[in-house]
Amino acid sequence: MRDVAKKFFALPIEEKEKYARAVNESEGYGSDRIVSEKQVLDWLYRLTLKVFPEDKRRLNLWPRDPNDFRGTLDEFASKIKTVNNILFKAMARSLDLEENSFLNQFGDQAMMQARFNFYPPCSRPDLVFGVKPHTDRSGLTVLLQDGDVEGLQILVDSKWVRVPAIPYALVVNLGDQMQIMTNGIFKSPMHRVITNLEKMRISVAFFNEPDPEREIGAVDSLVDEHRPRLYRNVKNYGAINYECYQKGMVALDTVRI
Ligand SMILES: O=C(O)CCC(=O)C(=O)O
Ligand SMILES: [Fe+2]
Repeated sequence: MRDVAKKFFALPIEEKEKYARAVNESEGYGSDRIVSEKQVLDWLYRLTLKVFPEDKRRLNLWPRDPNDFRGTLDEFASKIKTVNNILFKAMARSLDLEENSFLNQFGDQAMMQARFNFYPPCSRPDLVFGVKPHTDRSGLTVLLQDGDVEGLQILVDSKWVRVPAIPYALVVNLGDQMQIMTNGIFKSPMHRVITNLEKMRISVAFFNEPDPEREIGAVDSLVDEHRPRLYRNVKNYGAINYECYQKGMVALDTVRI
């Protein structure tokens, strides 16, 4: 997977532009969609592709070059889906819930987006982030980091802690929608990516989200008089999270009761 990502980003600009993101869309190749005049751009290029539901794939945006890109993504994403389902069931059991409590909220039209991130070397790493501090919009993010260049940091007790690059490891990160569904028991951690003076970095993130048309909310048995409902039920939370991110707001605060 890393290999095809690297080959894609190494293509000439004209070739990558064939898959360019349209102005008001999030899928395709390019940099951030602009939603605010005050927006500070992240130091990266990304290719975003919807992988599931399968019938929503926009294959015209899936690179043909390298020629094993599509097959590799399809196979890797299917395996990630299997891992997700195991994790969702395990997380439900760990809270003494029926094992499909989260999966049912994701629905059979659950969405998975693959995001290929390419961070070029940056001459002023003190001035710009690869990705600004944020929490993920997803339920669960599975991240294949660069095999040797670090950059990801997580906020733990008000300190930024580096996430080591481990060649064959996947990083699993909970997103905001899981925090909503667990009524705040599982936390969606703040994280950021710093830039690097000399080295480029590549990562591939798989964002797993409930069907945006479905309303999600805290699992009933996680709400009681000791633990009142923290967040209102929401639909299409991904859009709320993106707008807030670009405006420097904390998305979960906007849906807090
Ligand atoms: O590149 C990384 O390691 C993480 C990227 C990330 O946090 C994101 O795309 O949401
Ligand atoms: Fe993230």
